[in-house]
Amino acid sequence: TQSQFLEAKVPQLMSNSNERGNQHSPWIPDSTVQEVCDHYQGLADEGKSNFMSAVASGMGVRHDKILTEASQLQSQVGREDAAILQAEKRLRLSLVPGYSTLFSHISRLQGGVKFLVDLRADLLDHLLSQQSLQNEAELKALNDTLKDLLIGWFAAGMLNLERVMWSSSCDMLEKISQYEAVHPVRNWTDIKHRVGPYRRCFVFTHSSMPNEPLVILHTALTRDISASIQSIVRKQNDIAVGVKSGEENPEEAQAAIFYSITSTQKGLQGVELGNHLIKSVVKELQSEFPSMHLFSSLSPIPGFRDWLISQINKQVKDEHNTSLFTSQELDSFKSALNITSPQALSTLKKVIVTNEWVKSESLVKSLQSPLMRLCARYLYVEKRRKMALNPVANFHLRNGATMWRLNWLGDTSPRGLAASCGMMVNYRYYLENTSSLSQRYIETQNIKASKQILDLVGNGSSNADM
Ligand SMILES: CC(C)(COP(=O)(O)OP(=O)(O)O)[C@@H](O)C(=O)NCCC(N)=O
Repeated sequence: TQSQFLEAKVPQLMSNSNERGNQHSPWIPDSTVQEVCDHYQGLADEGKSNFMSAVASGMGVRHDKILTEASQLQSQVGREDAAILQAEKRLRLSLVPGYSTLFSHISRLQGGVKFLVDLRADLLDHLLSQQSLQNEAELKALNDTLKDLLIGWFAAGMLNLERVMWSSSCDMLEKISQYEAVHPVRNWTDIKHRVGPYRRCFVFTHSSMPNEPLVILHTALTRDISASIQSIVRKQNDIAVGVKSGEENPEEAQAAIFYSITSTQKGLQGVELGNHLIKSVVKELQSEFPSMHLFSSLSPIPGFRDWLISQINKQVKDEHNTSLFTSQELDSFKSALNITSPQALSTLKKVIVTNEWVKSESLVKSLQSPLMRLCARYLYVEKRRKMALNPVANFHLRNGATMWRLNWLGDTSPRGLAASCGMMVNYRYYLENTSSLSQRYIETQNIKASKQILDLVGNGSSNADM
């Protein structure tokens, strides 16, 4: 079994072996460490899960040893500093699990850090997949240790900021296209446009994973803050067409619009690479365009349409509940839908699910106000464990952005209609406020929103300054 393999290979790391003295980092030959990695990579999924459980349970901290060291420390109270510091050090060492030592050894192998990134991706899948894991607490402790090590190895200072251009390697351009998770790249023309004039594509790479874009940020340079993604990813940017290939007029680059960000390594979830990348790109653009002063995302709103449908389903049973739509709105739907029957809501649901509504001008008109109101509520009011329910909102708010403008028909592609009835939102980065807003959101879940958003939500209280 996996435990027997580990007992045989690295007994000095196993918590039940008396070989696990209190020497901090027992010496393990690289060849043995490599054997452990090769063994793991040769396993099928089931074997990998068993291996991770064996590591989590067999290489964890020794609880009895921790208690012993803790009582030892207790008995030093009142003694001189040296004795207390020594006892504290022994306690600290007893809190280091064997697998932490194993991971440090693996990280020093060629390709070792990449191995650990992939191992964590497997571990996260394992934690997500099976509900009742008998040693779930130990697996979570293993994940925490691995995540903390990765956060150290992928700290902002260890990352390389690279700009991807048409002249970059085909390999990198191909990876950028394949990893794109927000607005799919259809062909080489698409990707050429996204790295062409008035566009910036930046990635972070890391020496342990050469030529691998860890996180990708696509930015459009525009005169003011964009409300529509079609103007960015579809038709040629009219300014770009006007200039000779490759030239840009800095006067036209007053705003940086982040319209797609993708983290490519599942094993680096929680390392917040996207947040670091946005900050680095802002600095990079400010030095390239000193007059640039507008920084904002143009973000999708995944999940809004599904949420709206679920709200309608709840209401269909109770026709007179006007918490969702006012009676005037329902009347205008009926005339736009050309129906008189009371099933306005179920008919409305159908045209929303099929995206049919966007073809009817009168429906588009009658839906704009209620859908914008409900979408603002979805973004600003709906929570999951106290944080914003929408993951993209949560990401930008954690970075310290302001929920700034909801855009009607910001993305009229099938994807945009299916995700959020075509709406998009700008999360605006007021550079002087981001760190304080980030801290406030993380500590108090307070969302900084503009007057437009607050008026749509109907709070009335509005930050008139924005
Ligand atoms: C939004 C992203 C980039 C945030 O990543 P990151 O900043 O590294 O945060 P985290 O994954 O460390 O919590 C990431 O969650 C992602 O790639 N999401 C899927 C694509 C998207 N933009 O929604």
